[in-house]
Amino acid sequence: MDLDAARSRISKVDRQVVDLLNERARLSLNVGAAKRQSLKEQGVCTKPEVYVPGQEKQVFERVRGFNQGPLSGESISAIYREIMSASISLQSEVSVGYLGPPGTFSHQAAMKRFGDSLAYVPYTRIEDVITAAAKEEVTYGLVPIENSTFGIVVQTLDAFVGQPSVKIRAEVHLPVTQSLLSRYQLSAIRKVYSHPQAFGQSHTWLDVHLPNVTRVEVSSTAKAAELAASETYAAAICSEVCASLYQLDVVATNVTTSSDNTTRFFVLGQSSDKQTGDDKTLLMFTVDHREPGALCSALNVFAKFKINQTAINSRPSRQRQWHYMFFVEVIGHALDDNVSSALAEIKTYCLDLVVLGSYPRQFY
Ligand SMILES: O=C(O)C(=O)C[C@]1(C(=O)O)C=C[C@@H](O)C=C1
Repeated sequence: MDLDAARSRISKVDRQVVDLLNERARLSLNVGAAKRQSLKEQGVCTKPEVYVPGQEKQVFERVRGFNQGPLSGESISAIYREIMSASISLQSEVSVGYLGPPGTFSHQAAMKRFGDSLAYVPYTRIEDVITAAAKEEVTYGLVPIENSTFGIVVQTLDAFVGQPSVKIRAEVHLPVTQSLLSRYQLSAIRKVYSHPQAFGQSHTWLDVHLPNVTRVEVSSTAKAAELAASETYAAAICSEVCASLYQLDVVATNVTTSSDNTTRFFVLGQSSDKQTGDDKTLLMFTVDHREPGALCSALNVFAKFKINQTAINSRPSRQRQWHYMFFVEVIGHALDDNVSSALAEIKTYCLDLVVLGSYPRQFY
C-alpha cells in the first residue's frame, strides 16, 4: 500500500474509532444513570462512586486479553487509561487532591491512575490531602504510603489516626527515579533541598558527590525544585519532570540508591470498592498492653484464619504515652468470609480497630 492509500485508510479507521469511542461514552453515561437510580431505590442520598477500581481492573484485563498486536499491552493500557479518564469525567466532575506543588511523584502517580481528563488539586502537606478527601473537598485524595528503599511514610500513617473515617479505594505503584536539579554545576552547589523520603532514597549518592553540602528537608520534592530555582547555589533532589516545570537543569540523573526504587500510593475516598477476589485490606488498631501477649494474640488470629499479612507498622498512639497504633495489611477483602470472621475475633484483643479500607491488588 502506498503512502496516500495508507493515510486514506487511517482517516476512515479514525472515523470508526471516534464513533466507537462515543458509543462507549454514551454507555458510560448510562452506567452513571444506573448507579444513581440504584442508590435512589436504596434510599441512599450520597453521590455514586464514579471511580471503580475493581471494574477498571476487569476492563484492563479484558482489553489486554483482546489485544492481538502489533500494539503492546502497555500501549493498550495507556490508551484505555485515557478512555476511562474521559468516561469518569463524563459521569461526574471529579477532582483528585495530591501532595503538591505540580511535579511531585504523588502528582505523577495521580496522573498515572486517573489520566488527563480530571482536575488535580495540590496540597502543601500529606495530612491536608487526607483531610480534604475525608471532608469531600476533593472527590479523591492520593497519598504515598511506602517506598521500597526508604520504607513507610509516617506522615500518612499519623494522618490516618486523625481521619479514621477516610477509606482506601485503590493502590498505585510508581517506579521512582530521583535526580539532582539545579541552575548551577555540581561544584558550585552549597545547599540541597528535598523531602526526607527522597533524601533517604539518595543519601549514598549525596554522601559521595556532595558530602559537605547542607541538606534542607522541605514538604515535597517539587517544593524543593521551586526553592532551588529561586536561590543561588541551591539544588533539589526531585523528579526530572521538575526541570521544565521550574526552569532547572538536570545536573545528575538517577541518584537513587536502589535501581528498582518504587513508591506505593493509596487512593482515598468515602468508601472502599466491592470484592474482586484479589484484594488487600489495611487495619489500624491498638491493643491493651496490660494484657500480656495482646499483640501476639491479635496477630495469631490471622494465622488461625489462614490470612497472609503483607505489612506491619506501628506509630505512637498520641493519646496514651508509650501506647501504639498498629497498622497491619492483609491479603483479602474485609467482606471476605475469613477476613470478616478474623476481624470479629481480633476485636476482642483490641481497644479499638478501624478498617481503613480494602482495595484491589495493584494490577497495571
Ligand atoms: O463500570 C463503571 O462503574 C463505570 O463507571 C465505567 C468505567 C468505564 O469507563 O469502563 C468508568 C470508570 C470506572 O472507574 C470504571 C469503569
